[in-house]
Amino acid sequence: MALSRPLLGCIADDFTGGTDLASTLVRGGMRTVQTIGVPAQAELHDADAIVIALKTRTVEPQEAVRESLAALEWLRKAGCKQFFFKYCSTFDSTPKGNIGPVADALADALGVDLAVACPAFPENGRTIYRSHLFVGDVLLSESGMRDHPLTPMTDSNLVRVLQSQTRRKVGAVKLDAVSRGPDAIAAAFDSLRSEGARYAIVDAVADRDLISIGAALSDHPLVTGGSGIAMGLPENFRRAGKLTASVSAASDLPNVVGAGVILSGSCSVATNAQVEHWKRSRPAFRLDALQLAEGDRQIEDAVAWCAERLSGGPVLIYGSAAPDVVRAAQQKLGADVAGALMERALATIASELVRHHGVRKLVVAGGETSGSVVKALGVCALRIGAPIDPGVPWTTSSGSEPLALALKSGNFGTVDFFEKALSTAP
Ligand SMILES: Nc1ncnc2c1ncn2[C@@H]1O[C@H](COP(=O)(O)OP(=O)(O)OP(=O)(O)O)[C@@H](O)[C@H]1O
Ligand SMILES: O=C(O)[C@@H](O)C(=O)CO
Repeated sequence: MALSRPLLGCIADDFTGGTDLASTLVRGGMRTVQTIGVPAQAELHDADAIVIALKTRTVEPQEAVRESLAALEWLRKAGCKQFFFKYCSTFDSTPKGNIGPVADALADALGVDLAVACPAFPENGRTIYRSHLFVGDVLLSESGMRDHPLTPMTDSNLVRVLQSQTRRKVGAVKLDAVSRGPDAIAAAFDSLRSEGARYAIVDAVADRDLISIGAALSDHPLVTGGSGIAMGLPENFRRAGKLTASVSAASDLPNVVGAGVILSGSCSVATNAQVEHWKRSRPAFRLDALQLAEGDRQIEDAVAWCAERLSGGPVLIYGSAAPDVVRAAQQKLGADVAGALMERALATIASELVRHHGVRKLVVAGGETSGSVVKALGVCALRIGAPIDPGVPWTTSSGSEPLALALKSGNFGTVDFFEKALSTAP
């Protein structure tokens, strides 16, 4: 039987962002496969959407563009007709990019005149009003994101942030138009086009706004944003008679047997609270960036420590730390080196535990961290299951002996996320 062609081709700039988007699409009834990097083979088993997860959020802009264009090329060959560039709901980027440069390259390759840029995700507290991004009750620049180890966000005005990363004109669609529904939104896109704008930062404060924006995007070849803006897309395909799978069939996962660990490299406010919550009653091992700079001793100690305890239940290994601790390590080592040391340590520990100590279920906190861990485990593709919390589903790796993986975006999840994840593992 011939494979059905995928409808939506997505490129995510990090791995947790990929699973977040894939989870939204699965909830909308699209059978979704997430691949780790550009797949080696030309086709994948039946899927309505394919999410190619890259690790391009903080690499040099030219490298991010090169990898994103390679992913686009693969998705086009696979038959996708609409494309999605997924970045963080907190617009994580540096003054060099990579949101602007990657979006520019994708828009050029697809001949797109206007693309939306909308990271809103109200279910997780990210709302946009008058182009300003809020995280919960505060502006982005006043949230924990101002202290992010790699992409500190100090400006909440997304028109200004995106404009600093692109030569294309950035305009705005205000909530006034969004709340009037899809036709008013489409009309607002037309007026932006006539003013020469090539990007539209679109306000959204509730799911109903995202559904309306989604409906107005049915003929947009390129959509850019967080996973929230994908909420309205499955319905466009369904209305066109192209989507048939039931929502439940889209999220079935195989059973996985084995020990569980949590690896946390995120230093976000939410993850730090989740780590503290876990430590109150369960075993945890802290990694220190300064000690990791001295050699691999701490990695060996962590593996031995886990091996002794895994038969008693899941354990946590974490680099997650408060902003002052992270700053001290960064001042001594440089932010890139400190981050890379921690990522390498967590990735090495993960692969040792899987290879030699029976670990099959891994909860990983942090996008960059997840990228490093999943690459070290040699995972090529993920099936997406039901959400543990909004934006974080359980997944299983492809192949005959799947691993269960929950890749948690730094800021997502309730305070008891780690416990909840392991008690609902497939
Ligand atoms: N103690 C530490 N000192 C310095 N850097 C650290 C420390 N602990 C973790 N890091 C680094 O901080 C970075 C955190 O980024 P990561 O993307 O993993 O988390 P996040 O940004 O909170 O998650 P997300 O991208 O999903 O929002 C990683 O590069 C990690 O290695
Ligand atoms: O959009 C988000 O916040 C997440 O999916 C993410 O990208 C975190 O890395």
